[in-house]
Amino acid sequence: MTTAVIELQNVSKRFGAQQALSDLTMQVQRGELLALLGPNGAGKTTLISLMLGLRPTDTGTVRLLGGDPRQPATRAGVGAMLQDSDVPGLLTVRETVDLFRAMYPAPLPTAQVLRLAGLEEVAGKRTAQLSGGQRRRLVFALSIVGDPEVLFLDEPTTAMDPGSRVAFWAATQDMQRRGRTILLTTHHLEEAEQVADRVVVMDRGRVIADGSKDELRARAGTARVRFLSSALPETLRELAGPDPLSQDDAGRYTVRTAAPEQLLARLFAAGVPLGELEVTRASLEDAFLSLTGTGLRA
Ligand SMILES: Nc1ncnc2c1ncn2[C@@H]1O[C@H](COP(=O)(O)OP(=O)(O)OP(=O)(O)O)[C@@H](O)[C@H]1O
Repeated sequence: MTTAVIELQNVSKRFGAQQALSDLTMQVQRGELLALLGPNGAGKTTLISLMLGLRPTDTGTVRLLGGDPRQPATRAGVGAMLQDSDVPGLLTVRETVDLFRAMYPAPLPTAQVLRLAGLEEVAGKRTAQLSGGQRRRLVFALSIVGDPEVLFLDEPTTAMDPGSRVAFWAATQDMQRRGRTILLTTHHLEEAEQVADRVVVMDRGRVIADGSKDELRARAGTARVRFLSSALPETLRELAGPDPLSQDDAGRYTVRTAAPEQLLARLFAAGVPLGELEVTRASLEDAFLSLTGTGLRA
């Protein structure tokens, strides 16, 4: 049986004239790793702040671990790595971790936290001397130190180099394997694609898609066929049938299609000259673009 660890019922939030969230209802089940995606201003950070009880809702209810997110008893089971989280500079990494451990009833061992966050080599350094990426890893360490039931990660890998990202996602998946629930936002769709079980796409304060990665990809067509061709655009359009055909500035054609084999068979049968042929599975980015009509990094 699944259990909801986060439940939102008809939640709305407005900042002045700006409707940040509109009548949002959703649940997150225990053990899920859910990626929350959406263009800038979609309402992701506002949603997380309501889930954490950092702001009140205007209307609607939020329940976290079955309770009120503002209650201390609920907060003990929650870890969060927010966009603007930072640490004081005077203590060493290890001292900072130990300080935070003291606040939780059943913290993870210091050595495990340092290892999971990839901070063993800098454990003796003052935090003011850390690089931007190392500081982000320390913020992650502090978010998991209490061994939380639910972990919120708001754009966690910002400022991390590629090696740190890989290690970071391995640590996150380690948490999930131990039954923890993780909700993350990221602007790196390929990361969401690698780690998330479920993807929720938001736009203008609403949920516009919610499902597994495969379900979302299916909404973008299942494949992208790219090629160069000297054939007339009209001929290509006819052969593509109902599937959308576009051409980029370099003259390369792209067809998004659920049936790439049939498309290629038609192109070959028609004797159309093809160059630099490439067939790729639709990505989460394709799904995102077709859902929101905008790029995440726009
Ligand atoms: N404290 C605030 N005061 C006024 N408006 C706000 C405040 N916080 C958020 N907003 C507005 O609410 C909307 C949602 O913002 P939010 O930060 O939740 O989006 P987001 O999806 O997290 O965006 P990003 O990807 O840029 O982090 C935006 O229009 C934003 O301008």
